[in-house]
Amino acid sequence: MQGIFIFVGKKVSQPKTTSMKIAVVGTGYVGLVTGTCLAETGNQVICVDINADKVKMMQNGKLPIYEPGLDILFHRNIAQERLHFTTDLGSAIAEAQIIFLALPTPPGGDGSADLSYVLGAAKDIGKLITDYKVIVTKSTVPVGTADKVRAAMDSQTTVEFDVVSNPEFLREGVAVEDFMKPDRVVIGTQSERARKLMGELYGPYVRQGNPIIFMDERSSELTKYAANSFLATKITFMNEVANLCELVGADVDMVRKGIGSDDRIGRRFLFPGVGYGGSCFPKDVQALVKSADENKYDFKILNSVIEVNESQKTVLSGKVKKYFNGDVKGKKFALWGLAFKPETDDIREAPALYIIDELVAAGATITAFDPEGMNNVRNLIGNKISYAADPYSALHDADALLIVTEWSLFRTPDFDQVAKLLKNKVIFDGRNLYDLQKMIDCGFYYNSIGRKIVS
Ligand SMILES: NC(=O)c1ccc[n+]([C@@H]2O[C@H](COP(=O)([O-])OP(=O)(O)OC[C@H]3O[C@@H](n4cnc5c(N)ncnc54)[C@H](O)[C@@H]3O)[C@@H](O)[C@H]2O)c1
Ligand SMILES: O=c1ccn([C@@H]2O[C@H](COP(=O)(O)OP(=O)(O)O[C@H]3O[C@H](CO)[C@@H](O)[C@H](O)[C@H]3O)[C@@H](O)[C@H]2O)c(=O)[nH]1
Repeated sequence: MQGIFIFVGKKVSQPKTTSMKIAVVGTGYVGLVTGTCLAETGNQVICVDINADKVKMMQNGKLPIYEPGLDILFHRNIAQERLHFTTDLGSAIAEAQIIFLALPTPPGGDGSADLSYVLGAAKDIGKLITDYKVIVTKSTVPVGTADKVRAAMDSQTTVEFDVVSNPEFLREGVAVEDFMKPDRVVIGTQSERARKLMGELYGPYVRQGNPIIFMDERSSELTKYAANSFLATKITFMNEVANLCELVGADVDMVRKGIGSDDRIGRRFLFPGVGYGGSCFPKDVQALVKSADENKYDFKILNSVIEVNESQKTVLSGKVKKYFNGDVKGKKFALWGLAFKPETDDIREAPALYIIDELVAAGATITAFDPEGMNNVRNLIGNKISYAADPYSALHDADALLIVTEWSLFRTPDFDQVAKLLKNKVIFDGRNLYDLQKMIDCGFYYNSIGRKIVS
């Protein structure tokens, strides 16, 4: 049984009996959270990345990403000498019993998952191993990838190894909590030896009765895509309900509460908005459709989800253009929220980027504020927009305020201040943050998603 050693404060001597030696290849959002959280329960973890600047940063005790709660665990496990970073794959895996692949699987040109990072690393690892290892794909990979990883390694080595599928379900913004207390751990393997090691490793994370679900590799690989696609479908369904609400005079917040209270539907992931974004849903829905295509199956519902989500990304900019009679040339907009969701600096497939593109192309100027996402946006699009130091500075003389990400600090602004700073008391809210009556009382024109327009 794996020991749980959670240390706060100074270095203490550790029992050496049960901790495992782990290597994590790829230290992005998933790899770094995985490595840090595995160290937190007493394992010895080495994280390896090809990005030398990133590795240097982490060796110097700096986090390359913003993820709430990660810093405390990161610093504690470095201080306790359980968490290490390197660019050298060979030394990272030399003593590891389990090697996690947390590498990118971006969409290839045709939408299918690009497996070159995963299979390239598998080959490299195959060349380097000298004793039994468990290779775990943490990356989101299509059905059949475990076989491909096995073949890539087999082509390089005669040493014994097992390949396990162990998809990750963490959400950015709450990644540490999701890893430490997962709803479930899915492990795809048919090897008894690997199953035992993986069960021991995850023991400390499922002490509250949350299950480890063992299955074959293919079912495990598909579970990940099915989960993300189902959630993307749920959101998309609500976006369509919201669009219909606007046409028939219903209020989507009421409808959401009305249906969410049915346990069979559930309250979560029913919030309409500006379309789902992020590094996972868009690429994973697309990859599942592609996998289905390759197997001559037309996954109709997911094709519709993709289509609806594309148009949902233009809903807010469409409302803005309509309000200004189709002409936003020379208009100045304040934009609150750039990250694809709150509590992250991740801007991959962020709806804000689409809204910026649409409005800037139509001749508008934008001043944005986001608590964590501005550096990444600045690196991506530079001075295409201006950046404000705080939410209120973005408002100066703007023709309207657009809200795109539901950061907590946008939820209860000083509306007197907002009204004073804006040129027009006009708000377009892509996240339904405010009470309609409050907006009427404050004298705003307020246009949100799936609700009455008030003014
Ligand atoms: N981000 C999430 O919330 C999330 C959640 C669950 C699953 N996933 C999946 O996990 C995988 C990783 O996603 P991510 O968001 O962490 O990606 P990321 O882009 O944040 O990180 C990937 C890291 O891998 C490194 N890398 C690339 N090639 C390498 C190599 N050959 N050797 C060592 N390091 C290498 C990169 O430098 C980078 O640091 C993807 O398959 C993704 O779909 C992501
Ligand atoms: O009711 C909702 C919930 C979410 N979203 C949007 O959906 C996207 C994804 O949100 P979320 O799922 O919270 O964030 P991710 O960090 O992308 O996490 C998803 O993708 C990860 C990567 O695969 C999985 O591990 C997680 O389980 C899965 O929730 C974001 O654009 C959200 O704004 C909505 O529009 N309405």
